[in-house]
Amino acid sequence: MKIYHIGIDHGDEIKTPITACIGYFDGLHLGHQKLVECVVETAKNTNTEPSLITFEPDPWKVIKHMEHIPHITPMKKRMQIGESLGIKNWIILDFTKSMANLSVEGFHQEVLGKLNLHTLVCGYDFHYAGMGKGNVDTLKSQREFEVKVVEEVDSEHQKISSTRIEKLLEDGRMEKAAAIMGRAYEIEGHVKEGNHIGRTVGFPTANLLMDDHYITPKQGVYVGEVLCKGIWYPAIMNVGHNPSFNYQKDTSMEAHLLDFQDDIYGEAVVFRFLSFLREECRFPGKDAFMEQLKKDEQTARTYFQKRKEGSACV
Ligand SMILES: Cc1cc2nc3c(=O)[nH]c(=O)nc-3n(C[C@H](O)[C@H](O)[C@H](O)COP(=O)(O)O)c2cc1C
Ligand SMILES: Nc1ncnc2c1ncn2[C@@H]1O[C@H](COP(=O)(O)OP(=O)(O)OP(=O)(O)O)[C@@H](O)[C@H]1O
Repeated sequence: MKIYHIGIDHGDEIKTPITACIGYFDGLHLGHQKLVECVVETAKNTNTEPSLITFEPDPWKVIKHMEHIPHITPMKKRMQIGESLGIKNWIILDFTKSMANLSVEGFHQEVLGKLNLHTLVCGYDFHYAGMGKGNVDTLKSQREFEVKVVEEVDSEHQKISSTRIEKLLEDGRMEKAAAIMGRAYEIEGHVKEGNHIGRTVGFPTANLLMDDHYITPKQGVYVGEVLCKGIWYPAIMNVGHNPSFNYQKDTSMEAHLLDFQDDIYGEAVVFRFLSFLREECRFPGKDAFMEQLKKDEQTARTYFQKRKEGSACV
């Protein structure tokens, strides 16, 4: 996949005509995937290159001066998913105040006009240009390129959106989030040193140092999987502050990998959150904590057994 950076007064040249969808695409969920499908099909029929146009930094950073905005999928991950869906050109618009304030005509000329667009694919509610004045109608009124509009993709009579998925993750509803994203929620990072308390109670844990700013799932304990050195291991994971005997001011994420003994400090890992098990609680001592973790482990084993058998999960 080729990556292009284009701004108002600079940018790579796109030599071959493209069919592209446009948006931020956090999560690249089933709604977004419908746009990508339309791009791939249209590109095939028009002999153009299937492309995706997005923005960096996150427009909220520029418009609302927000720092460290958490996302469902960082740009790198979005690119990998986009490529797997058939996108050949990933076009990053360098989003600045000037770009944010362009008039509709200005956005057509200064931005879209530079992209060698044959067809632009957008969702029914796409907005652009200063004050969000540009929409599907203003796009259709120009004559430089074709426009295709994708109708609302919903689930349970509600639009599938990045905002909805964020809320589901923050409520611990991982199965529902996965159903409308098209994949389970994952966070990438590296294993950092913890306080080595876990191993003293028979539950060594891999403490996650996130590689990026991700949406923090609801605090509590989860059944999940951890990717390490190319293998997915079943795991039980905790998101919280470890109030019992190892209090952490910032939210910590750690995983106990089942049937796994290796030292993995410093390793690149992916935490995959499958199902919320219970709230994080304060235990009176290590024995009570151990008892609960044994139960969590058993619940997780049952979950994976049922999954293997193809029956409903916990
Ligand atoms: C599956 C799992 C569940 C956990 N549940 C709790 C909990 O309910 N309450 C709590 O205070 N800490 C909980 N923890 C965090 C432990 O307190 C923490 O793993 C322990 O202090 C070891 O930390 P260390 O790896 O930094 O040494 C849990 C950890 C795991 C892996
Ligand atoms: N459920 C959906 N059905 C059809 N089009 C969608 C859907 N969700 C997003 N789109 C379209 O995908 C493009 C990218 O959308 P955007 O990145 O704003 O995602 P979003 O999920 O709507 O995000 P947010 O929740 O932040 O509004 C836009 O053209 C938008 O109209």
